[in-house]
Amino acid sequence: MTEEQVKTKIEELSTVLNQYNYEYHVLDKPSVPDAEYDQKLHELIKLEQEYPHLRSEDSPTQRVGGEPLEGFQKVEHRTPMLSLGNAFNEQDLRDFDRRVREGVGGEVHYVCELKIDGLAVSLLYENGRFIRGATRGDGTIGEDITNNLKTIRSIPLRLKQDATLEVRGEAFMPKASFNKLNETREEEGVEQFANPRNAAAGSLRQLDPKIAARRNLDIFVYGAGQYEGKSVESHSDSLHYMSELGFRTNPEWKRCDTIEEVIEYVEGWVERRPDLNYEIDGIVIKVDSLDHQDELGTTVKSPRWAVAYKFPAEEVVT
Ligand SMILES: NC(=O)c1cnc(N)c2cc(Br)sc12
Repeated sequence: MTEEQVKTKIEELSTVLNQYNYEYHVLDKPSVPDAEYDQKLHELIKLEQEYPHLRSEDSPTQRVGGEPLEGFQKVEHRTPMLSLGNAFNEQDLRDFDRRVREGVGGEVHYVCELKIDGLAVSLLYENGRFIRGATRGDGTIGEDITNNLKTIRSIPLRLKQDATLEVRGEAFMPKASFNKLNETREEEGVEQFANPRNAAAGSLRQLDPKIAARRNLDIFVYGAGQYEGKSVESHSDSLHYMSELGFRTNPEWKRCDTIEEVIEYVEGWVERRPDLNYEIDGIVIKVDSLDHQDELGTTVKSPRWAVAYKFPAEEVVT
């Protein structure tokens, strides 16, 4: 093959492998047997070994790349990662709703989402390629954990469109992975993690990506800090758009026309919480219209257009 033909073959294999990865890890619906994925990945690894100058940073072969780091670089988020004000009961939710309707001078619609109990991260893409991932840190300055985030299979290395945007999400460890990890740690006489959030945070703060790669982490993407060239009117539109780009968004979100519907959604999930295979610590309620969000703005640390309803801490069954 000429070098041009090799380049084309590498592009074709990368595109197919990214699609297989998306079907398996984002849609949970693989269209080919694992052996087909492994065969194509092996073919790509061989080609990149033979033509190392044709291997790209975001190749599917680079999921678990990089040597252990000495430490994490600091990175500044393009837009601050805000924290959320809390609501603890129905009256708090009704107070939030009243403040919001007074603020916009009329009726509003909400979007309710499960509040994933993990580690908030920010993912930066340029022209559809995953460039950098960082922890929330203090909301303005986080730590560069790109190599560890690349090991999370549901994080696309290439988007389905050449979009330039920064998205936010919650990296987490599924309950089953957490239980299995702690069993192994107990057998090895190593201190166990207290909960899946600590396990996820501890895994993403490993300096060696090979350790993070073994921890079976996952992510739900829930917000876009900045996207260029796409007109999005509402938070629900942005969830659809992020899903179109190839991100894993949480399927349980719901658009609610009134605070009554929000309260009903919250009460429903208090019951259904144990059925999930990941931990949540509440429900996030956001005003859906982005114009309304802009009108309401933010306080120093949190948006006026969103609130986190916090579940009471689960009794620890010993
Ligand atoms: N869906 C969401 O907006 C969401 C889900 N899970 C979380 N832990 C958080 C945290 C912030 Br801040 S927003 C958010």
